[in-house]
Amino acid sequence: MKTAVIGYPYIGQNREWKRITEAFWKEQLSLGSFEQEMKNLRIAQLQQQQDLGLDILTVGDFTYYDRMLDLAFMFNMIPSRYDHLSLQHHLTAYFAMARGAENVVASEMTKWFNTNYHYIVPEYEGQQLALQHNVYAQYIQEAIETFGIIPRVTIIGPFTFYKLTKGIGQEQKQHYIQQLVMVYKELLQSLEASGATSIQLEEPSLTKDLTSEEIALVQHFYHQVLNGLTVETICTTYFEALSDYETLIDLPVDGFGLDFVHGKNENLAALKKFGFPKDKVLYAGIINGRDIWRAELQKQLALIAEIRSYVPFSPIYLQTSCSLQHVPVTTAGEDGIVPELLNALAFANEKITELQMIKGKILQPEVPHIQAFLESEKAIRTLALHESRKKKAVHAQVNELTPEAFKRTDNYDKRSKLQRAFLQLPDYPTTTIGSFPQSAEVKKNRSLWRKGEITTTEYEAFNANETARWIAIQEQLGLDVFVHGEFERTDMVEFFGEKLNGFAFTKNGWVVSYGSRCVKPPIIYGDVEWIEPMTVKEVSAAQLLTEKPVKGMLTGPVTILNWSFVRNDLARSEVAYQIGLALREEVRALENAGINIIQVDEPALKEGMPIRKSLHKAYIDASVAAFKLATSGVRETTQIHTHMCYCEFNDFIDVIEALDADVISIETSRSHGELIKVLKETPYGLGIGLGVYDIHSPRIPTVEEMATIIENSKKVIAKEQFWINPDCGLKTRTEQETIASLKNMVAAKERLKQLN
Ligand code: MET
Ligand SMILES: [Zn+2]
Repeated sequence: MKTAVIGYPYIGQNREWKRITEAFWKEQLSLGSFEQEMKNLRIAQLQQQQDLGLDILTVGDFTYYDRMLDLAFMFNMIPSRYDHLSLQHHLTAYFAMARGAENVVASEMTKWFNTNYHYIVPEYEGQQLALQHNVYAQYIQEAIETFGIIPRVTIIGPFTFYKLTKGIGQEQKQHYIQQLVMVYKELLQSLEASGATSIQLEEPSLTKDLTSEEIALVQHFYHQVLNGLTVETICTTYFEALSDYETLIDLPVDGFGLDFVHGKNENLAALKKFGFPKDKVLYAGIINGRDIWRAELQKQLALIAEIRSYVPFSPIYLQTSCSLQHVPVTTAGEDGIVPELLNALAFANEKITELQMIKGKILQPEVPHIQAFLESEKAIRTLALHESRKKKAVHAQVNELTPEAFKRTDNYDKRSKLQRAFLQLPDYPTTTIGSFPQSAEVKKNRSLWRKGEITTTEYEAFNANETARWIAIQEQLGLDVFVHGEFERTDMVEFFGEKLNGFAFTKNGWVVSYGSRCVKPPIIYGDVEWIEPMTVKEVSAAQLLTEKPVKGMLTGPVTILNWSFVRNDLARSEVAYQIGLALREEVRALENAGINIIQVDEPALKEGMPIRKSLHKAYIDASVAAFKLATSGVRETTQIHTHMCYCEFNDFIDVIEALDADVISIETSRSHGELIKVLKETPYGLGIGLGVYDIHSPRIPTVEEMATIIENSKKVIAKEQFWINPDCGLKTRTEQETIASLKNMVAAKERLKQLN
């Protein structure tokens, strides 16, 4: 029995990776020093894993930006818009693909399955693929030199790479597949030549619902690519159970990795029914790579015993359910957290220790490791019994929910008429999404306050002044519904988490979100409870300054849930209800303070969608219910808005409709044509605000382009439903860009009015 991780967090405990990368980008670090420091980091990370006792060391989990990009780049799958960079150092083109460069836009980035990590989407333009700049050979060499052992190499497998590539035309498909077979083969052969003895091919796409054509393609890839290799190969799946187990388990590999955390029941059922090939090693993912909680070791031992009973003949190795890049490095040093919680946490290093403990216990049951096992159990029990989880009132409220709590008293048709009369909104109202620029001054004010250099009164006075300034700007621009600007917030979830019961925050619990951007998700460990108004002061102060309605601005329950680490002793839906109930209090407080439009943002609703279609309904039902719980306790004249960014509308319109929000604002500036098509086929029944320009770019959109978008959209959206707004919050833009863009937006609307 051996232990392994699928991958280890490369960013480092103190985000060293980020510091090195950004210094290099800013040209504060020479290429030589950059490469040397990155090498030191790689070796330190392997050393750490070895010190923790891990049997198998894995390389290839490290990257300079993103592992999908690494492969695309190594396969020379470089879009032609970067051609002019080909004479420069190869890293210049690599980072241009990642981040864009002067006059060339970056590659598209999108969510890695149902995680918060974003990968770079490979683009196929019919390029001739060929292996270049193979980084893995160096990684293998380094490990051999430093540790005297040959590491396992992990790379993303051909089927997943293929599935995530964009731009493959029907006529190019066969050619692309052929080329991928060729470069993968070349890569694996070169790894073999560099001394590799074991290669893991990560295939999360094999956990999706697969068609028979796709299954045939998987088989084609594996038979072709692995043909003639002698190196050991492992096909590792994660995030869900392997689809079509009966067929795919026979792929010509030497080992198979299955997720016994997220796909546990289905994988177990498949093992039981079909057995496991005698000639393969089973890599059992038994330690959760996505959460931050200590594992219940006895339960995991029982799980392994069950797996063993279905797999009597093959070796079983233990590993994490997926890469540990989704969790922070270590709980060491987190002294700001209540001890009952801290003791129950396991980040990457602690998870590796758990693997070792489990293996130790299996190999030597008579040396029972009593102490460590007992300590672990005690820590879990102590948190389970902690007062933060025993808020009777919260549990009673959730248990006693009746269907009425989830719906508004009138339907949309009726209440929208009441709202129109009450709010006296014009046709095609204009608004923004919530935040205004977080200028250097806004940030400085916050940092002075955090350092204790200014008082809370001074801090708040500055923000209030900023709000007042922006209220005046909004008046001048002639917008119809105002916002206060969110100057008191840096993060949409942290802001609320800090004011609600049940949340904890780490000092160093960073995980990579994309490129060098890391996030520090809050931990929801106790019952979530509203304590006092969180947003009323700022929003009602803004409302006092204007006759126009000011929107209250909240982050929705599903987004708070999806952007946090969540306790595992309650169903997620129950935690979502707790958050929904807490927000319901806040909505009520805003309403009582005279705020008549309240926006509850749900940008993360779509990304939490489970991988398997069979699980979609339960997720959607619970998400919609939590949102409605938060928003349906209002008077009929109070207008509820919601907001989502980059949501592919196509297969999601029903879900959005089910939220029953009076108005949704949604990104359309980049996928505009598509939205029109969808709305033509499936008309949308409620209010909808079109994102008429892309806030992610510093470019000022012209009146003409926005007028065109509005004109086209008018064909599929009734004027009573039609709102006009940018596609997301404006916090990353400058004041000048913001004012110029909004001025044009209002002008585009005026033009439209004249035409009618
Ligand atoms: N209200 C938020 C803002 O304007 C919504 C952001 S969605 C990622 O910044
Ligand atoms: Zn947004």
